[in-house]
Amino acid sequence: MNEFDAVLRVRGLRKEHGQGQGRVRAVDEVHLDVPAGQTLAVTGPSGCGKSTLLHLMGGLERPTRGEVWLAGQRIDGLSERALARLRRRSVGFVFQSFHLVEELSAAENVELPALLAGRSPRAARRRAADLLARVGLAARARHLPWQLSGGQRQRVAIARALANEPLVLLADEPTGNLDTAATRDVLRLFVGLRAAGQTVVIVTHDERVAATADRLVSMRDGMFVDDTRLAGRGTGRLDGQIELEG
Ligand SMILES: Nc1ncnc2c1ncn2[C@@H]1O[C@H](COP(=O)(O)OP(=O)(O)OP(=O)(O)O)[C@@H](O)[C@H]1O
Repeated sequence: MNEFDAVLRVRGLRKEHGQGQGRVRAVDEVHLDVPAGQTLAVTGPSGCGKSTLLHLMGGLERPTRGEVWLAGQRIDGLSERALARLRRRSVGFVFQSFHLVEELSAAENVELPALLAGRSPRAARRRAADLLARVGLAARARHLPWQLSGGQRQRVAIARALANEPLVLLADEPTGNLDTAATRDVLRLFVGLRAAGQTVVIVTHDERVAATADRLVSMRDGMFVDDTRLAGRGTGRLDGQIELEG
């Protein structure tokens, strides 16, 4: 396999935070290949380095050592400007706390990445309307984030993350702030994304989320301690309720 076979490839990745006595090795010699279309779940105890790994993979942080490749391009040495461009165009981020722009409607939040990537307002509007329909929120397009439930906000955030058809969707505890019903709605979307061939990496403590993945890696002290292929590929119940398709 060469670097073009994996959408995401990580080699000998290390990240140290802080200086001197306070120095912490958050990620320690991690190797990973995420093939196109795979949903990978990353679990492990608090502080084991999951979020740091996700940030390194999406170009939000730079490694202390090692390599990150995205679709055959080595990204860890890119300039700030090139990294920002790559994050805008090729990576979709979903965060536990949604990170929506509070002054903008659901539709405007979803339009934003396409506008920032230089697409026309008309194309951005069309794409946002399509994505909001696909996450089941067409009727909420004009609502502001505070007028939406947590689950609806996260579905807007997922639609926003998909706006530029990212090579990879990186989700950090996407259900961490959600109740059971909202978690189910968001999980349904991830199951649908997997069915649609989207490459996804999800950091999660939630077993229900991990069970929707193709593969589960567990981390401890910055390292992978377990790597499991999930034969079940999610539950039949969720598979029957796919909202996002092809
Ligand atoms: N910016 C930073 N400066 C200093 N230390 C940091 C920084 N970010 C993370 N760390 C430390 O690096 C280690 C890994 O943190 P990280 O947030 O990646 O873990 P995590 O597994 O995602 O944790 P959680 O599940 O609690 O979110 C922890 O010891 C954390 O305190």
